[in-house]
Order: sequence, then structure tokens, then C-alpha cells
Amino acid sequence: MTAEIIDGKAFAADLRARVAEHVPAFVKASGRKPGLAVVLVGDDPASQVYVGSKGKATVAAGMESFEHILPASTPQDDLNALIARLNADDSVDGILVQLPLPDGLDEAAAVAAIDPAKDVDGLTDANVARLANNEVGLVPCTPFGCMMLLNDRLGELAGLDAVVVGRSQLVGRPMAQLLINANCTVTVAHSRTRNLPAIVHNADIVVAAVGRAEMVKGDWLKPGAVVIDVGINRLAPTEKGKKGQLVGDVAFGEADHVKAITPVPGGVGPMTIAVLLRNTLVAAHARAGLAPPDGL
Ligand SMILES: Nc1nc(=O)c2c([nH]1)NC[C@@H]1CN(c3ccc(C(=O)N[C@@H](CCC(=O)O)C(=O)O)cc3)C=[N+]21
Repeated sequence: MTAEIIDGKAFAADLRARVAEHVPAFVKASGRKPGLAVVLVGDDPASQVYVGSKGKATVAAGMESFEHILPASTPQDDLNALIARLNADDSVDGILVQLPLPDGLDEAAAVAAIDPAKDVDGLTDANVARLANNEVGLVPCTPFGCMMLLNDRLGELAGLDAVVVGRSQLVGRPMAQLLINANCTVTVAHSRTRNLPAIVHNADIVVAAVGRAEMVKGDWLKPGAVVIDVGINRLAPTEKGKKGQLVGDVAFGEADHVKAITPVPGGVGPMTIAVLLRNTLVAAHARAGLAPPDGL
């Protein structure tokens, strides 16, 4: 049996196109474009690349992109003041503060400063509570994108055994909530979990989000499982002049016997950006008092 490779890149391109199709009607109804503000503190090169691709995708979808790049030495008060200005700015529908923040800055305080109506990362207490209560709200982009890939590949998820490896606020925890809301039987595993291989081997759905290169081995995976690899790990460069290879949290080369698996790159990563645009459009409609865009 040969695993199907889930083409997140193509799925994301389709989602971005569907988001873009809704933009003209929003502009007509509201007299302005949907706007996304991305705040990057510090000069981490990988973060700069992500912020760049977010900005490009935002403009390509017909939306307005606002980038705020601050030095790593920015005081908390200045960061919070910027967030307060973005909250008050009517042309901004979505605010994303790129995480992690540099040492010395309080992430929880920065997130708490974001207006929940503009919280396109779904990280504020208000949106976390809505997700936990299975109510409508803004959901973190990466887990939402994973659910779209799972629904596309599997259809009805009710009753399936799902294992989420990782319990971060941005991915693991909201992923578990979404799977519970989809009526899966959900296990959340993490660094203190005992007998991880056996737990993963029970799963029909495996979502790996630990940030450790190829930690999930092929023989842990049940034949026929659907595997979503959220990890993006850059290996040390092996050849001179060559950039380090990107690998996921799953040993992809050992996963031939699963039903389907997302590759890295080209799997979950592009979905994250496409869902960010989707969330911005959804937030824009809600803020303008318009019905949510359908089919997204
Ligand atoms: N508040 C916040 N929200 C985030 O959503 C967030 C964040 N902070 N901090 C950093 C991580 C990382 N992240 C990625 C998005 C897209 C790709 C992506 O498109 N990756 C491509 C390739 C990337 C490459 O080649 O380097 C792929 O997987 O195919 C990767 C990583 C969002 N993040």
C-alpha cells in the first residue's frame, strides 16, 4: 500500500482563490478592503520570511496588508500601545502578533491586548472559550487548516480515534478541541506521555505538533491512519552552500503504509496562511455587520 500525499499547497491555493472571490462584494458593501495587520518583534530570519509570505498572500487576495516590524528591544508598553492603535483603527480587521516574542516580552499580555473581534489567531481568552464551548468564534489558523484537510480526506470524523502530539496554545490544544467538536475520541500526548508509540499506534488520525524533527516513527503509525504533520524543522546544512532541509515531526520516509499524510514543506504550512486570510475575511464581515461569507 502506498500512502496518498495530501497536497496542502494545492488545497491552500484553492482556499485563497475562494477567499479572493468574496473580497469585491465586501468592498462594495463596506466601502473598504479587508485589512490584516501583522506585528513582528525582533529579527528572527524565519519569522521575517513568514511575515513576508503573509503580506504577499494578503495583497494577492485583494486585501490590505499592514506590517509593523519592531526591534527586539521594544518595551512591553510600546507593543501594547501599538496593539491598542490597531484595535482602534477601523481599516484593520485582523491583528496577528508573530510568536514567539523575544525574551523579556510577555506574550500573554500582548495577546490579551488584542480585540477578540480582530483576533485572527484565535488566541484571546474570549475565542479560546468559544472554541471550548463549541460556539462560533475565530479559531487558530493552523488547526483549522488541519481540520479542512481531514474533512476533505475522511468526510465524517465522528467516532474516529485521534491523537494530537503536542499541547501548545497555538496548535495542540485548539486542535484537540476541534477534534472533540467533530466527535472524535481524542488523546492529547506530550513530552511527559508514557508509551507514546503505543498511543499513536491506536490512532486513526495523528496530528504531530511537537517541533522535533522526525520524532514520530513510521512503525508507530497504524496502517491506514491519516497523518497530519504540523512540524517545520530545518535540519543543519549538510553540504556547503546548501540550505538546511525542511522536515516535519513525522519520519515521512517510513510512512508508506498509512492511508494519507501531509508532506513538509507543502502540507500544513501553506494552509496556515490561507486560513489566516479566511479568518481576516470572516472578521471583516462580522465587524461590518455583514453575514459571514458562505462556503468558507
Ligand atoms: N501568532 C502566530 N501565528 C502563526 O500562525 C505563526 C506564528 N505566530 N509564528 C510562527 C508560526 C510559523 N507559521 C508558518 C506559516 C506558514 C508556513 C509555510 O507556509 N511553510 C511552507 C514552507 C516554508 C519554507 O520553505 O520555509 C510549507 O510548509 O510548505 C510555515 C510556518 C505561522 N506561525
